[in-house]
Amino acid sequence: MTSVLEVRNLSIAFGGLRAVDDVSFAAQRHRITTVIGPNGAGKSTLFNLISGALMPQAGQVIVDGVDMTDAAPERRQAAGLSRSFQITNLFFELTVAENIRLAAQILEPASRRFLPLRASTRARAKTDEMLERFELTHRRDELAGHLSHGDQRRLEIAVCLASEPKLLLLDEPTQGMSHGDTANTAALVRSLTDDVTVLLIEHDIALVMDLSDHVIVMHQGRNLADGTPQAVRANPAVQAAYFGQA
Ligand SMILES: Nc1ncnc2c1ncn2[C@@H]1O[C@H](COP(=O)(O)OP(=O)(O)OP(=O)(O)O)[C@@H](O)[C@H]1O
Repeated sequence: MTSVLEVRNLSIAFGGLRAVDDVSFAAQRHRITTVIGPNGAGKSTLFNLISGALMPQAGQVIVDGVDMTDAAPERRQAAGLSRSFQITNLFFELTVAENIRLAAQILEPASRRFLPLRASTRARAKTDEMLERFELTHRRDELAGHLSHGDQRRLEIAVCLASEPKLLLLDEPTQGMSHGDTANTAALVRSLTDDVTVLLIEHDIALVMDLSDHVIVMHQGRNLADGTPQAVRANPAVQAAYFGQA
């Protein structure tokens, strides 16, 4: 099994607070790796370090074998990394299809990227594929801002996938969703591993246990435990630090 992401001894402190403290792990290709931990454990900061929104004070971020530690977010994207945010990150005043097509435009050869829409054949085909796969075809001409919360979160994942990334970082994709929407999103995330490697932050423990191949437990900036859902759940240190509070 090969890893698409390798994080080695990653650290960042804000003042005296070690938000991410010597964290190492690998995300295996076509698997779902989930980062869990109490509020303030350092999960979002870890995602910021991986996506390039923050630069680490120590350690390395390797994407598909290439050291991306010093790379800007755009270079990481070009290397196949895509990220969704805890707070919905769509163009609300554009339609559902337009949101996807903007992301898919990167699939066009550079010489065609700024040609009129009708010439963007790959981007248009990818948009139709994503709309169908995410069951949004009937909403394609609606403004993204008019969708339900659940549909917006789904559209956000479709936007992330439209650029055909290797590694998808999803920050709480089910946050604020109804029970039904959560179950649908879980099924969707599971289906994504045919195409991509998924790194997830998720608070819903039942979902984490059901969905993940590999779980990383963060606590006070450190990697407290790392393993299969079953192994992590049985770990006494994890039970004391995390499940005891759940
Ligand atoms: N830019 C920043 N400046 C100062 N402190 C920060 C900054 N970003 C995060 N922190 C602090 O770092 C710690 C880790 O925060 P982080 O948001 O990564 O935790 P988290 O595990 O994602 O929490 P949550 O589950 O609540 O989203 C927290 O104590 C937070 O207050």
